[in-house]
Amino acid sequence: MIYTVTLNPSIDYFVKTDGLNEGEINLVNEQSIVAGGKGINVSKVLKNLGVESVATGFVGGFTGDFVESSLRKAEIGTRFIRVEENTRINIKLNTGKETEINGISPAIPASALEQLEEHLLANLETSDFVVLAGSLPSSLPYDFYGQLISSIRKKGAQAILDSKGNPLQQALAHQPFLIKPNHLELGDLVGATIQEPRQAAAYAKQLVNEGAQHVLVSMAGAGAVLVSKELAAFANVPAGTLKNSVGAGDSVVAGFLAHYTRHGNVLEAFKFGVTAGSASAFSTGFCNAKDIDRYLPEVTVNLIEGEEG
Ligand SMILES: Nc1ncnc2c1ncn2[C@@H]1O[C@H](COP(=O)(O)OP(=O)(O)OP(=O)(O)O)[C@@H](O)[C@H]1O
Ligand SMILES: O=P(O)(O)OC[C@@]1(O)O[C@H](CO)[C@@H](O)[C@@H]1O
Repeated sequence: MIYTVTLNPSIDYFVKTDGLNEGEINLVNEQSIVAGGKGINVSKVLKNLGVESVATGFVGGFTGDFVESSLRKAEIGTRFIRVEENTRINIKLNTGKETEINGISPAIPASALEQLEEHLLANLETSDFVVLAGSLPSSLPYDFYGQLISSIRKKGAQAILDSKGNPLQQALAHQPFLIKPNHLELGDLVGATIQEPRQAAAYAKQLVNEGAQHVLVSMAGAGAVLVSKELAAFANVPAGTLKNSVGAGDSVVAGFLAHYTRHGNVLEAFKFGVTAGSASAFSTGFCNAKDIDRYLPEVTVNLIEGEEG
């Protein structure tokens, strides 16, 4: 089974306006209100690709009710822990440029943390993958992802982490199966400005040396890099018009995992993941299998170092 853990979910309020005039009334042309958060998005894309998952994390208040019920409506398995304060609301404003205003996370009591760990670990099997994705609610210790990954690995299961900064740095030593920073997040971590794929590969190698099994660095329209102990590879992205980048990174993770759990080949999963990211970036919602099939022939993976196999 695949479990996705979203410690800090959201309602994403997508709005489209002709522009933004500060200090004035701005009218919305288009809007949509959806359950969000990185792990939840991974579950949604997995569902689109015919792969079952169980979404877990913390939800609270009327906003949390909405998140849980919309996942149920989408027939995605849920096992959320309830907290008292409201799940946050994140505004995704598209004026031609994309602007995000992310809300304040609810407080997470220690009892809820324990409950989450218990529920997650109780039924974990060695063939399971756990996707840990997104920010930590501000009341959680920064090493919480590291702690969770350590417990997941003790159960013999694999963890995938999409996070940044200290929580990511701290988690590396626990040997996550895959991490997916974008080039800016990788740059922050290693204290460098990353402009091109070979540079990204060199810095990603440092994270492999620190414990990550595979590092997938997405570079938006400039392609992506995958680095493991034995190899480094580059994938280009297909041509298309960017419609909405929110959740494109989550689609990369979902695409990678959907392919890897079916076929077990890291480089092919890399190619499929990057294509899924672009297919989502080129649509207003998330990609499905047909979208990916359409763009897959445009994506090529080339080794920068090492041998396939
Ligand atoms: N301009 C683009 N053209 C083609 N593909 C793109 C473009 N922008 C993003 N993508 C796709 O989306 C993936 C993720 O984008 P990015 O590197 O910005 O990661 P991210 O910052 O994690 O994404 P997100 O915007 O979801 O937070 C890329 O690997 C690529 O597949
Ligand atoms: O604040 P975080 O947890 O880092 O990111 C949250 C978020 O921006 O990420 C998703 C897109 O990747 C959105 O659904 C959600 O609003």
